[in-house]
Amino acid sequence: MEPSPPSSVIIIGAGVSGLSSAKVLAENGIGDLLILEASDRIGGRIRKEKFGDVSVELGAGWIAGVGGKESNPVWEIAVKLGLRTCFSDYSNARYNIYDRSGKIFPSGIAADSYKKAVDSAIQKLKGLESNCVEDATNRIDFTLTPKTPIELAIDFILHDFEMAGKEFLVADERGYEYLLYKMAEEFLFTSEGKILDNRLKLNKVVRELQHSRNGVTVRTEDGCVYEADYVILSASIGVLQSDLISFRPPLPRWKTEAIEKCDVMVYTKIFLKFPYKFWPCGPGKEFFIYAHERRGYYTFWQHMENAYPGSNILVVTLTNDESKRVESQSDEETLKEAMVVLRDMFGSDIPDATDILVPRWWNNRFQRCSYSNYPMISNNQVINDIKAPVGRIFFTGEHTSERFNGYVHGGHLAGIDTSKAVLEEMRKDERQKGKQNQNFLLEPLLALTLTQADAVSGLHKCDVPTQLYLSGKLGIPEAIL
Ligand SMILES: Cc1cc2nc3c(=O)[nH]c(=O)nc-3n(C[C@H](O)[C@H](O)[C@H](O)COP(=O)(O)OP(=O)(O)OC[C@H]3O[C@@H](n4cnc5c(N)ncnc54)[C@H](O)[C@@H]3O)c2cc1C
Repeated sequence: MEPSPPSSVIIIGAGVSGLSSAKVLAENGIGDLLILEASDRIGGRIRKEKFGDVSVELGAGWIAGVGGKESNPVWEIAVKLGLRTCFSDYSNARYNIYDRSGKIFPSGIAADSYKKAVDSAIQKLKGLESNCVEDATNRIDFTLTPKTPIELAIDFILHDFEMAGKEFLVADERGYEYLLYKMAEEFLFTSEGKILDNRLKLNKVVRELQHSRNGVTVRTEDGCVYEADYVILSASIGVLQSDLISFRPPLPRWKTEAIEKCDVMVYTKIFLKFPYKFWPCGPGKEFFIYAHERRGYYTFWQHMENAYPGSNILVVTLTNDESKRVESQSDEETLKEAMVVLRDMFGSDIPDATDILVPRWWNNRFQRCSYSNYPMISNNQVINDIKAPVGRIFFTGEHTSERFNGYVHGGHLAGIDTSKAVLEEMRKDERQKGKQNQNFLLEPLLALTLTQADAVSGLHKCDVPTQLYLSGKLGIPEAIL
């Protein structure tokens, strides 16, 4: 297949990090960029879908870390665009813990279990901080290890959920992804809400990156070949750990080792639609917990009445092994399991769900995870290595954000940082080329006025650095030297 004209930069992936990278490049005059996206849409892990009569967020749902010391740029964009959001108050969830017979645990027991889980987490952290496994093990007070269903449930909430600062749930029919369309609109040609710019190519699955000191050749699954001076790769850490993209020459060992060291988190929100609501609503009731002897078994629930009143939708969140298990079975089986759990909590006469939606992030070969999960106390070297460019290939995405990995704003900020680094490299290239061109311009002038032998001696007189001859950059035949 005919190669396309070369681009200055190819961005692989049109999620938040890829699009924010592309936007910064475009704002800095890089017009000949190209975005290659494997799926048939932009947004990546920000994705809405119609369920019942409303839009639900299969991927990122919350704008996190709002109201902290630093402002969250994604929150600022959301406010500017008038995205509808609801504050999520998780603080009461621990007082809505149901046992398998539908009784709510008394608040005293819940508070004790919560305190125990927090103490255990602090103890683990101290052990890790001391950076000594033996010491960490010696310090562990095994009476704090979660054992009972309520302890397991609280341990799950504390460890498998990242709740950072104030969180606002996006509850807007246009979806969280509306932010990305608006971002794209600022630098890509759009009409009637559709992106029509041929610098964005959808359904282009990148399978190979061949790189050298002069540039990168990108090959896609459909046999297309694209050339660029630089590549920004925004595929998730799960994709980097898979064999979807191969590198020629292969990535160095320090890079592949760092990629392998990063844990991936699978996080699955299962949506269930009911003919009417049978769960308590009102202040402090949005989140509720199911305590089961199997950790993480349909533990964390949310009703969507605050986001979409009258929608009659419940959401239950599963993670890691439970997510993978549910992804591999039919939705009917999952629905049956969820109904048993709900009947445990609310009695046998509740109605069956009329619809279910189970996203499959783990089995999506363009994701292979929900987000990166660095250990709480982690050596910055791993993240620095994951982020570091290899030749002309630059890495971006939420997993390259030192401070906000796992979050949409982490992806957004990472995209900006990466494109700034690429722009810096391009400037260096330009300066280098500028020097070469100056020397090149001298050549015809000299040819007109001097013989070649004179030219050499003349150049020596002009004091052109000798290494330029030696590298052949003046175009003077080596024989003369
Ligand atoms: C279920 C779930 C819940 C979440 N909840 C929240 C939340 O509440 N708040 C929050 O802030 N964050 C949340 N996150 C995390 C957030 O969604 C991500 O951090 C962020 O969207 C990642 O953006 P990104 O650009 O780094 O990656 P992505 O969005 O994954 O973008 C990468 C793009 O690259 C494409 N791609 C991959 N491989 C190739 C290839 N070979 N060729 C071409 N293209 C390729 C992919 O299709 C994708 O579009 C959640 C994520 C999930 C999945």
